[in-house]
Amino acid sequence: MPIAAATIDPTKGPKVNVALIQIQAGKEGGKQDQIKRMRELVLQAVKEGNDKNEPVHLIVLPEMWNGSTLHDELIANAEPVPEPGQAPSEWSSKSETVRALADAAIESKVWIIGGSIPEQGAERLYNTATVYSPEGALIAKYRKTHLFDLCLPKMTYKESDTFAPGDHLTTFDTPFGRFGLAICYDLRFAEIAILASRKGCTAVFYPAAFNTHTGPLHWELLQRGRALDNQIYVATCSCARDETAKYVIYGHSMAVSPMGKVIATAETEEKIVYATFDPQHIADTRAGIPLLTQRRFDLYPDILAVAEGNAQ
Ligand SMILES: NC(=O)CCC(=O)C(=O)O
Repeated sequence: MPIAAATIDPTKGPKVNVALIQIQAGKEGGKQDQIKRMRELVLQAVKEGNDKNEPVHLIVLPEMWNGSTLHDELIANAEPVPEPGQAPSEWSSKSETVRALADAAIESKVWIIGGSIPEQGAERLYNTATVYSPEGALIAKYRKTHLFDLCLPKMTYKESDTFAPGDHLTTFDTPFGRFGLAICYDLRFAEIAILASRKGCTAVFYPAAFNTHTGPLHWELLQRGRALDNQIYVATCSCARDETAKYVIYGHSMAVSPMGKVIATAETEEKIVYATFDPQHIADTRAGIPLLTQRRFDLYPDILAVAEGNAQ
């Protein structure tokens, strides 16, 4: 069945300046130091944007930035994550990272995608990303839906030993457009970006912590593919690399244009990456290469039915 046409138009509206904060995670000071450093980097991004006369509208943090990716530390760092719309006065006193992100949004007067943190759910833990308005309201929450269970000759990782998967996808609306939100390994599942683009998103953001085995071949390729196929912006925000860690994170936070061009990127060290999303560029890309209107939904059967052997 065709996906409903977008009600929000990503080819119109203001340009959006984003800052991707490639923070170093997993340091000895633990969660408290990470929260402190997060605030410093958020304020630095806002200041640098203002100094360049390109005020930052939206700041992004990486996956699991408030501690390390070690199983025991993920469990120790887990905290309750409130539901969007819940008043801050009702948030648990244990939700310290959530509260710090909301405070950082208020102090810096920008939108913040708070990367992901370990969420203590009612029965299980989740890998959960959150979004805050400049007023500190929790606008959206996304629990990673595809868990990173990889078994390669040189590396194995089983995220499902720690977390349960989420059960729905997330987009959120701002005064400067609609955006998709997913986490790291989710980037490998093209459907998320396809749906986000059909729902009128300007970009999909992926807080991430990719690994150094698959990163060199897949990281940039996946992002450019997602952007090019859907003629949207794609941005990833990774933690910085620590070569001494048990799980070495790839780094290379990146923003990619609707034409599939890398418009901004980092290397492996702690860094803030700046990029501007221009609705006119989405419009020009779609006018020149009319993928969205040429799509032949009449030829694409129900994928689930095919996978289950019930259609050709
Ligand atoms: N944290 C993750 O989901 C890592 C994904 C990854 O490294 C991959 O190769 O996929």
